[in-house]
Amino acid sequence: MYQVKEAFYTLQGEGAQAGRASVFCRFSGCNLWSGREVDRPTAKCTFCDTDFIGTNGINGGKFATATALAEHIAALWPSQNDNATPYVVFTGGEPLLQLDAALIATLHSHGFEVAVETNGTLKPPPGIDWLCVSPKGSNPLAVTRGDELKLVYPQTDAPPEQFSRLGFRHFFLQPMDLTPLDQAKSTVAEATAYCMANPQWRLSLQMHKLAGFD
Ligand SMILES: C[S@@+](CC[C@H](N)C(=O)[O-])C[C@H]1O[C@@H](n2cnc3c(N)ncnc32)[C@H](O)[C@@H]1O
Ligand SMILES: Nc1nc2[nH]cc(C(=O)O)c2c(=O)[nH]1
Ligand code: SF4
Ligand SMILES: [Mg+2]
Repeated sequence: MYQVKEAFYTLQGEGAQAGRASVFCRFSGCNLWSGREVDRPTAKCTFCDTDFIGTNGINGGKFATATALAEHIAALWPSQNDNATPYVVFTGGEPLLQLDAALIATLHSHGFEVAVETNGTLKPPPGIDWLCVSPKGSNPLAVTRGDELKLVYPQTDAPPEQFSRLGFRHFFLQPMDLTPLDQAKSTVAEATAYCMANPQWRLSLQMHKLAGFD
């Protein structure tokens, strides 16, 4: 049984695939936070910008089989009138609590490329085409290689230097959006300064928030 908070068609807003048409499938639940505001201060991840509780979002629900969820996702891709490869991004919450090899294989059989946004604390199933790891504080990484490492910045207990030698093809700093924390501070300026001083790192702005497309 897969529990999905919401699923929608949009553009990837972050990282090296920013601007690419994508079906987002947001799984319910996370291993680093309950998702309840009362638990935020004591959570293992305290700055989350996402509601991932329950299955009540747009196109959310419970899916008994990989086939049922894959068909639900495939129906959100626009009817094929160009040469683009269909693309699904599994996120959450923490998608590696639920994503398995069977669901990935079924999406491949529907012609999809499969991307994942993970906090990196859980081992991924085989078959993922694009793996984005976003470390959270001092929570130990179970994944030290992949396509992109996208670090929310700044985090006092997760400085970029700690990750710069890992086996990723792309390294991004994403300014921490402080809206969920009711704070105002220019994390964009801080991330920009770090990328200029350390050119291995590129800036990832959350395009969907700037452009307002989800
Ligand atoms: C909501 S998380 C879900 C996937 C997974 N649990 C993770 O943390 O990577 C999706 C992406 O949003 C990023 N993110 C979460 N809260 C953020 C914030 N306040 N500012 C900027 N990025 C944030 C995460 O680091 C991750 O790259
Ligand atoms: N457009 C858009 N791009 C995204 N990239 C990563 C997101 C996420 O929440 O995982 C996200 C999201 O929520 N929306
Ligand atoms: S690990 Fe990801 S989903 Fe979980 S609380 Fe942190 S940012 Fe949110
Ligand atoms: Mg998001």
